[in-house]
Amino acid sequence: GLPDAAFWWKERATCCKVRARRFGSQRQLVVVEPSSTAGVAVLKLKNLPVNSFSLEFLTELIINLEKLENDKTFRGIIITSDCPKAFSAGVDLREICGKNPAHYTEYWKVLQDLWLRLYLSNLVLISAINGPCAAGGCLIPLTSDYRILADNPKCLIGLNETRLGISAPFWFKDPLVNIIGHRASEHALQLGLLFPPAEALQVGIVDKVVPKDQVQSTALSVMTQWLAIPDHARQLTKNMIRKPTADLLVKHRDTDIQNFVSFISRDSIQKSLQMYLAKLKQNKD
Ligand SMILES: CCCCC/C=C/C(=O)SCCNC(=O)CCNC(=O)[C@H](O)C(C)(C)COP(=O)(O)OP(=O)(O)OC[C@H]1O[C@@H](n2cnc3c(N)ncnc32)[C@H](O)[C@@H]1OP(=O)(O)O
Repeated sequence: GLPDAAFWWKERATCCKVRARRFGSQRQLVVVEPSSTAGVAVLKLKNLPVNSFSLEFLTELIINLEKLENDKTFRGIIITSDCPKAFSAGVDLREICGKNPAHYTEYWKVLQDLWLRLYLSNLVLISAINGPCAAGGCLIPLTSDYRILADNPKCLIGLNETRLGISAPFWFKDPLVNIIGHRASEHALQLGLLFPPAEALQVGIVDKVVPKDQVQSTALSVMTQWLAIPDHARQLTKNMIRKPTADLLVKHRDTDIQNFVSFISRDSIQKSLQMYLAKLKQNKD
């Protein structure tokens, strides 16, 4: 059967704390502030320049989410970026290029942890997407309850993995299918589409598009609507809807790690990721 959720979280939390001690960074990569609305925290992603998912950043993010989840004064979180260039550039390519299988294993496990922490959160999660959001970066919006995107042509959003010569894992694909449907996902995933705001709204990958300076205030007013519902009823409903999707990862996470490590270790895959990273460095503004 599936591992008992409480036991599992306790074990993973200990791992995160050990890892956090290992990094011992002075930089604060995640900033949590109370909002003007009671019970609502604003969590700001601050891994400059583009909030790419380094192992250290993921660890800090999970620890902060866990603290909020366990703090009964909070009922909702608005997740946004404190980096002017991006909401998130997704997986930090330096974590999955030129490292060893043990590193890839650890990295993937932590990324899965983040997904589970977000997808099964009892809190209301609203993504206030105030910058570009690519591939793994969409993990946060796609596991949120509501997504608001800034109306700016630079704010592209989507799972563009195929453009890097890789494939999004099933647990990125499943929430996308749940949100935008099967046909639109087939199209978006195979072509690695990054949607500009109007198209993102039309396909349904975001729920609202507003001017950039209104993203935060809109997130707060949407949050107020969600918090008008009694927590227990909303949580039971959220769990009922999401559990089948979450169970697939809980059940298959070891196989998923093995598949990832063998795929990412291939020379051809390493080459295409290195080329993509080099191209990113050339195409600077
Ligand atoms: C089975 C395998 C499954 C694996 C699943 C993987 C999922 C992923 O998430 S793969 C990553 C996909 N991400 C992207 O395609 C986004 C790449 N980044 C961008 O498109 C842009 O950086 C931007 C739109 C987010 C911001 O553009 P701009 O303002 O022009 O800033 P720069 O491009 O100059 O970026 C600044 C700096 O950051 C480095 N960088 C950007 N993204 C990443 C990244 N994902 N990993 C590592 N480093 C990244 C970029 O190279 C620049 O570095 P410097 O040249 O050293 O300043």
